[in-house]
Amino acid sequence: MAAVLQVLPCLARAPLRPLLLGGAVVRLASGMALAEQARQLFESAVGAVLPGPMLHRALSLDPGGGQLKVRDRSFQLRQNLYLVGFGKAVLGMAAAAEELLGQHLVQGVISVPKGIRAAMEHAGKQEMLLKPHSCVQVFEGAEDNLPDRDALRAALAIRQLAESLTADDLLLVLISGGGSALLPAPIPPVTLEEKQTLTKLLAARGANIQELNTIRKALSQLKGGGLARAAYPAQVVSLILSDVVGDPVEVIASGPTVASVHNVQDCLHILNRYGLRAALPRSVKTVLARADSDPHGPHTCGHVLNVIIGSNALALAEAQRQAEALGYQAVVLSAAMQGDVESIARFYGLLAQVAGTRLTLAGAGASAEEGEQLRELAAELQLPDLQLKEALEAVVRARGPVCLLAGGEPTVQLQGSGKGGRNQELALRVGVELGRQPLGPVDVLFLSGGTDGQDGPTEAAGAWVMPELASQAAAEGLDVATFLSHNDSHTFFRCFRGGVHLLHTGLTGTNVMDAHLLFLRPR
Ligand SMILES: Nc1ncnc2c1ncn2[C@@H]1O[C@H](COP(=O)(O)OP(=O)(O)OP(=O)(O)O)[C@@H](O)[C@H]1O
Ligand SMILES: O=C(O)[C@H](O)CO
Repeated sequence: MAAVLQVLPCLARAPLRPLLLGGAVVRLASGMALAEQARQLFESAVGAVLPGPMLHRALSLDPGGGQLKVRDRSFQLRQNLYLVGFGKAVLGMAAAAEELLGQHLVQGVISVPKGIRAAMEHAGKQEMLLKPHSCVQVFEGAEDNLPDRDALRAALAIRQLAESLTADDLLLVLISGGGSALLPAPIPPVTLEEKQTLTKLLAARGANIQELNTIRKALSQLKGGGLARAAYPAQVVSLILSDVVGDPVEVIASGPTVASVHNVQDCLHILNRYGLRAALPRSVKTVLARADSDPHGPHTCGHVLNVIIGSNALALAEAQRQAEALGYQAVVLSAAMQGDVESIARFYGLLAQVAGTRLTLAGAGASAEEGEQLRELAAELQLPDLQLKEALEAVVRARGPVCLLAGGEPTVQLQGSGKGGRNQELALRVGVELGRQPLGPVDVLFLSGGTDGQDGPTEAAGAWVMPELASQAAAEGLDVATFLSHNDSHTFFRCFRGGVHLLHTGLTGTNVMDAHLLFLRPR
């Protein structure tokens, strides 16, 4: 989610209609274009990880209201329930928690992005807002996803609340992506500015989120289990919306309720790797030198229950169910798509070739060669959970429309000064790949969207493409390669066919990275 919070009207939800209208004959439901189905499946993925549905799945009150159930654990409620939260999706999560548990909540503090309340109000998303006289105090901060004074004030209020709790209390912690920047509490003598500079430098030099958050944890009072320690001896239940591939609780928002397993050596390795060790401020050196002899010792978190309540995999599973209801053979390929956007685009291009050929049983020879290239590229991308073989077997069985789903977060190495986001850039690149060779008698569509509804600093969530993209663009006088060389995918999609290929959802109030949908429909 970029800094500018803008909300566009949500797509009207048309009812999902099945493609299979009896027997083995597959045909399109009347008037429902492939693109519209793609949008609807994307929305169903997002719908599964919206705050309301997630909180309802994770929490329940017993009929008497005296016990809170979280998974298979029960907690006694007796005016002892407190709430804290930090992250881009936490306003809606807190609103859903208040709706469910309102009469039991004693006090709360949350740290959310600047402008989010106004944006949600403007969009008429009442369900994402706390009640007028809520006992949950809201701090807005971390402009541009960087820790700032406002976020620091929020972090201190959260720490104060946690430290005031007793063994009779229960602290509900709501966590989502962006939580690291919204919960800065540097260990003195490290200053907020020093932490901000170091974080920016690491990110700019290509540190991944695991590396970045290892450093953040080492320099923070609340990350890496610090919040759990502040709340001890209260019981702590953390409800976590994952924006990191693989859902590692110790990485998401820098794991404030998860004991950190990293030591100073890990930090020094990372700082060395990015050429930052020599130029470290004295304060950072002091804190790192002290860390291994921390009198508190490693944090233990036996009083904490950490629960992932929303993830990319959950969102994809819902879209898969909906695709099946529409008559598609649907397979989730991976919820861990990571790597350079160009390689991932080539992967989807090849996948469409191979799957298209198998689906229409045309040109088995060509398919073998491309199949080999596809496997090689998949191996290069090192996607841990990739279900490529299963997907291709399903395609052969399908003899009808196929939907391949994936999610994750590709990387864009910015070279130009254009306007775009990783989803629009991926879609544009896939459009080019799809047009490289004729795909046979099959309609193909690819959609990529950010589940938060905002792709980079643009007002779109993503875009969808078909194999005709490059030739149609050329006919309109648009040279795709030029737009790509400037990372100007958003400008391209705004011009191309009057902007109809852009995916607009408005801010969704959730964030489980991106969703990629590839549709193949034999003609
Ligand atoms: N012109 C551009 N073209 C392509 N990608 C871009 C462009 N400008 C920014 N990006 C990418 O957009 C991303 C930042 O956007 P965004 O805020 O949506 O992502 P994020 O920081 O990962 O947050 P979130 O997890 O909320 O999506 C970065 O990955 C950046 O590389
Ligand atoms: O806040 C953070 O650390 C990132 O969004 C990953 O969760």
